[in-house]
Amino acid sequence: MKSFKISVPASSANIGPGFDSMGLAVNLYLTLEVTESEEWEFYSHSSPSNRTNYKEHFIYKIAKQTAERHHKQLTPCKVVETSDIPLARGLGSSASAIIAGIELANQVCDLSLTSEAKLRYGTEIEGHPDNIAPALYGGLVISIVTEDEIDWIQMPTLDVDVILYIPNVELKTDEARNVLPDSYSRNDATSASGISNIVVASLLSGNYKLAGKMMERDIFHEPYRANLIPNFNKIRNESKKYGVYGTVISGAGPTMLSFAPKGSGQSVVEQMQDLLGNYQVKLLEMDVQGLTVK
Ligand SMILES: Nc1ncnc2c1ncn2[C@@H]1O[C@H](COP(=O)(O)OP(=O)(O)O)[C@@H](O)[C@H]1O
Ligand SMILES: N[C@@H](CCOP(=O)(O)O)C(=O)O
Repeated sequence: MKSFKISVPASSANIGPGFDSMGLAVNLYLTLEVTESEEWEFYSHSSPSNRTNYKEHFIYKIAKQTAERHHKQLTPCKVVETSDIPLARGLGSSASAIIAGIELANQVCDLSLTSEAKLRYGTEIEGHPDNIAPALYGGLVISIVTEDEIDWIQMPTLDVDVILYIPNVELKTDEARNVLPDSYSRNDATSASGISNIVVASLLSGNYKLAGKMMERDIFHEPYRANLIPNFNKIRNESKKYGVYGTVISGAGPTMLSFAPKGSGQSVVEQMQDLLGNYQVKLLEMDVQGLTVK
């Protein structure tokens, strides 16, 4: 086995009304450096100086499960994990870890998985494809599972600055899904899908002002989650004063995301960081590569 390095970007799902179907890859990365070894060694970013119990590690478990699907066993290796994706903040850390685990098995066991197979395995584990697809393909991806098939489409690169407001508290995705209704009235469903359609069409046509307005009109999840998100109204209202197009919950939260006119992002970051002392306010780039193996 040769040495290799797996890199997977973070992702911000939903972009407002694209609930469970839209996600944007951003330039924060989980990496695994993998080398041959006589026995398993797993060093994790959460305890960089310590060897972790690899059998209990989420990424190892995903890799093992993937290998077993193909009736193979993982051969031992040394894995050094590093990551700048914060956990449980709405930046798709679990999806990135799942894709990393699938790719680890793919490389170690020579599974020759297609990207469609990785998307399918990842989506089965995560439950929805909106983080998995951009983590795999990069960019802004719309994806949906219907009749046991996953269809996806990558949007053209957006000409916007992307700002993230990352608080120092966690919110588990499961918890933020538990507050959502089981069903929606026909009226709400019609409005919510119409709003989502306008967001996609306006992003495609470069009408970012309209996109930002409609991103903030989500009916599927934001009204139910707003109370779980620290400073939801403050971030949305104050960022607007600095000219952003629109601000939404990133994934299930508690991070929020703004799209801003290209070139204006740094000044928005500086002003908003002053207001949000204990947050990390970041200007990020869209990642366009997705999963890479070198
Ligand atoms: N690199 C990782 N290593 C181990 N576990 C991880 C890793 N990334 C994510 N996880 C698991 O996923 C959980 C976060 O997933 P989730 O609640 O869906 O939030 P998010 O995906 O928005 O970060 C973590 O608490 C942890 O259990
Ligand atoms: N569509 C999902 C996305 C969850 O993303 P995460 O980054 O919070 O895991 C949802 O909104 O529940």
